[in-house]
Amino acid sequence: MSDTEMIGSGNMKIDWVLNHMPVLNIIREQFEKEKPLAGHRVGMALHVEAKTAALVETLAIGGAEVAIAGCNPLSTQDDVSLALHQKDNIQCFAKYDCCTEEYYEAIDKVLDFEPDITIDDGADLIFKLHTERTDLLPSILGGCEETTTGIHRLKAMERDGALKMPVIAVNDAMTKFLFDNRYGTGQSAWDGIMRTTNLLVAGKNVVIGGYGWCGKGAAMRASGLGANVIVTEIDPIRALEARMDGNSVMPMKEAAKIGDIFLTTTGNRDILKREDFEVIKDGAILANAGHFNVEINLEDLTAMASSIKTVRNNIKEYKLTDKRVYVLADGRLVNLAAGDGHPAEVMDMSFANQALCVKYIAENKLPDGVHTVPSELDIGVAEMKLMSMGISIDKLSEEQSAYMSGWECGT
Ligand SMILES: NC(=O)c1ccc[n+]([C@@H]2O[C@H](COP(=O)([O-])OP(=O)(O)OC[C@H]3O[C@@H](n4cnc5c(N)ncnc54)[C@H](O)[C@@H]3O)[C@@H](O)[C@H]2O)c1
Ligand SMILES: N[C@@H](CCSC[C@H]1O[C@@H](n2cnc3c(=O)[nH]cnc32)[C@H](O)[C@@H]1O)C(=O)O
Repeated sequence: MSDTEMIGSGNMKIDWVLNHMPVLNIIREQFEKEKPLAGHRVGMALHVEAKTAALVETLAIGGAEVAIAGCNPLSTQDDVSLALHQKDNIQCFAKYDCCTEEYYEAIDKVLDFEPDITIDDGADLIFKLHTERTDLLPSILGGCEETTTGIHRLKAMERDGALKMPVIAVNDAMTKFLFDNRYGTGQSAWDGIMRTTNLLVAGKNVVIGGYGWCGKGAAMRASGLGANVIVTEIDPIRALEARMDGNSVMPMKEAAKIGDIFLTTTGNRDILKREDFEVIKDGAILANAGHFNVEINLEDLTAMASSIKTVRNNIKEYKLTDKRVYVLADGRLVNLAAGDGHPAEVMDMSFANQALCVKYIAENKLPDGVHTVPSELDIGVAEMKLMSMGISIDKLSEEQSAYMSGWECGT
């Protein structure tokens, strides 16, 4: 494709999702009128695809200058990246299939742009700011973090007294994790697995590693597709929940013997490792929807393999002594590296929170540390979403309000 065709293709993708992101559109209209980000420079590291482009445009419409890098070496869509880079007040440095060096070069370019507000997905920008680029910290007003793992990293920095800027934990907004992590991952991880393998899910033993918000969504949709779902957990409460939702629960070393498709969603490392590969069935398919590329231990698998070859786009075959094991998208997020990411209607809420939190940082001086999304913003996003869906709900009457806040009434 020529550059002109790439830009055309990227812009078509952006227009399509924008038509399905009503809450972000309401915010765009407000930003257009009020220009709340005038004079601000927003530096971002997110998955560069169409819904993210819609967020970037919203921030630019709000008056900001924006520079963006990717947050995963395999999730950038180059046509969208190029289309974004052509737009006023936007620079995009993301590239698909970049090596680690190129990945961090792009992050550095975003920091060279000297942002005063950051948006991260996994905290790579903030990590760099606190290690090699500390000279930039004094001019940072604050940042936003998109995902669970990023928040774990930031809270660990806060515990160690290392976090030197305020960050809003956007992931922890209810209008984010209850929908994005659960319904978004539930749908898009299976979309990625199915379009990549072109295989049937019905009748298979599907093993879901972790029963957090992503795991619940992934298990729910696997069950709907007709799979026999097995969950592995380390948390007794979540294991119980998984069982009572109708799944089997067992340790991975047992699940490894019977699973046909494995999907990790823990945010932890080594969920599938040597001892599991030793007992895993011939033909097993391994995918990750958690984070980075450490949930499936590829070093173990590589060491055990007599050959490794690509057998279809985004599928690598590892030949072990007595079997073949298939890894999707190099163990990186299967929904983004082998698919188009979450549905637009879900990212609508996640990115509405991002846009509103960037505005909040621009308008409020926050102390260093990890902050929750102000509940009025979170509830506001839910109200706008319901309105856009044509759904109205009941209101408490005065009597109900008084009853709910009183203690005098008994049996
Ligand atoms: N693919 C995507 O688009 C997408 C979307 C949202 C979040 N994420 C990422 O997915 C990961 C999970 O996010 P979440 O919001 O579901 O987190 P969560 O904290 O709600 O759930 C993680 C679960 O994994 C379990 N777990 C941890 N170590 C385990 C182990 N060794 N074996 C089995 N279970 C284990 C935890 O007990 C927990 O229940 C994070 O890395 C997050 O950043 C990815
Ligand atoms: N950057 C790390 C961390 C996990 S990304 C997980 C985040 O991706 C976000 N996400 C999922 N789908 C999309 C999408 O289509 N566009 C942009 N972000 C997305 C989602 O909000 C979630 O919190 C990595 O790549 O491994």
